Amino acid sequence: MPFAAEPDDALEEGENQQLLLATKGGPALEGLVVGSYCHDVLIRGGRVVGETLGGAAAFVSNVLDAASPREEEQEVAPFVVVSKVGHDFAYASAPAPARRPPLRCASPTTSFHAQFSEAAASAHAPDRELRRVRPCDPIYPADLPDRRFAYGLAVGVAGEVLPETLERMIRLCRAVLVDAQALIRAFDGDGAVCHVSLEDTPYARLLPRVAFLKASSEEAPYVGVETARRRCCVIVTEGRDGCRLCWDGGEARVAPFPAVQVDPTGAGDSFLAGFAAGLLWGLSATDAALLGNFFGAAAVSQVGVPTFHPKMLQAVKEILEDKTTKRTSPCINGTTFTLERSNMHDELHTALQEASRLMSEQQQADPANGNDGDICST
Ligand SMILES: Nc1ncnc2c1ncn2[C@@H]1O[C@H](COP(=O)(O)OP(=O)(O)O)[C@@H](O)[C@H]1O
Ligand SMILES: O=P([O-])([O-])O[C@@H]1[C@@H](O)[C@H](O)[C@@H](O)[C@H](O)[C@@H]1O
Repeated sequence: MPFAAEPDDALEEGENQQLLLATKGGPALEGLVVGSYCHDVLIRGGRVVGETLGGAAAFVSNVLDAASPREEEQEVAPFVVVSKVGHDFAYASAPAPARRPPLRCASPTTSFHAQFSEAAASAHAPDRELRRVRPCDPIYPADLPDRRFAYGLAVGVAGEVLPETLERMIRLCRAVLVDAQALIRAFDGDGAVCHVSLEDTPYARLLPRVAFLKASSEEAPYVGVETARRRCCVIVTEGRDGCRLCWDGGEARVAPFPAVQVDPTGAGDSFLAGFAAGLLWGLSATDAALLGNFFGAAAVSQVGVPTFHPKMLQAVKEILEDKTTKRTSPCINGTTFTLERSNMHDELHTALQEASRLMSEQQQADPANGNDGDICST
């Protein structure tokens, strides 16, 4: 069972039964995603080349809906999104916000300008410069539903997940996964995204109560991986090179999936959601990171929030149904997870590679999803 009650927040026996995580055939359990939808404007060579729905919550919802285990009769995956937008929000009818509508507030929707470089990006170098041109209101603890959740994802993009909001999530959720971009982003006078050291933020003291912290290789130096891995499991994503997991006493590298990158936006978000879905299926963290890499690769293959072909999703579901088994787990931060790769890790990678081939075929058959919209190359 991957998730168990936190020792400082123990539940009554009956409640514990209800909160046991669904692996195969178990009761579906609810997740809590906290972070705002936003407007993304993609710019290349001084020209606007795309305007899309953004915000980690949009990419995360898309992948959780596609890949979480759920009962046949459930139309959507069991999770709620707490997000804030203004009355100018342009994507209320897009699938993610339509399914899980954001809270409305008086300030405008968060908006980012992503400036893509003319030079080809290397695997680890930043391929875009982000500027927050408008911030929406923060998400306060009182905005969160007052009930227990099996898991939580803290996925702010513009500083909207306040330290007290993350603390409330930790109290409500049996395991919390955090994207470092929610914690260490700062914005200069012009709105340009820069980073502060995690250790210097009020979030640092919460790390021992977080299960997984995901950072991109650009963010990793600000997270301080060697310190953070003693408090929780840290996952560093490395673009087309895949990712590595570091925990107290071990580490693992997880191979990527091939992709033709047309827009890097949302790769990290989609990774984190794929990883969370993998844990929900009962995979070890290192095996779940394969599902993270799979959905990260899927995200870069399309502009904006990607559409997944039903055949590809069916193939992924069959693979997961075939490969997942319940196993006993070691304890991390009072929440139990298996971290190491299992002996079917390579088989799972090979099987998912087959599914990723289906994804490339889909793109070739539907050029609207493919290189026609490429904003990465001239
Ligand atoms: N060009 C690519 N080819 C294949 N997979 C990719 C590519 N870019 C990103 N990914 C996948 O998405 C994950 C997150 O991407 P990364 O660029 O590291 O994060 P971020 O979007 O936060 O900068 C990577 O770990 C990898 O699995
Ligand atoms: O690309 P990624 O790092 O996974 O996540 C992105 C954020 O960094 C960005 O601020 C936001 O505007 C995008 O919509 C997306 O959420």
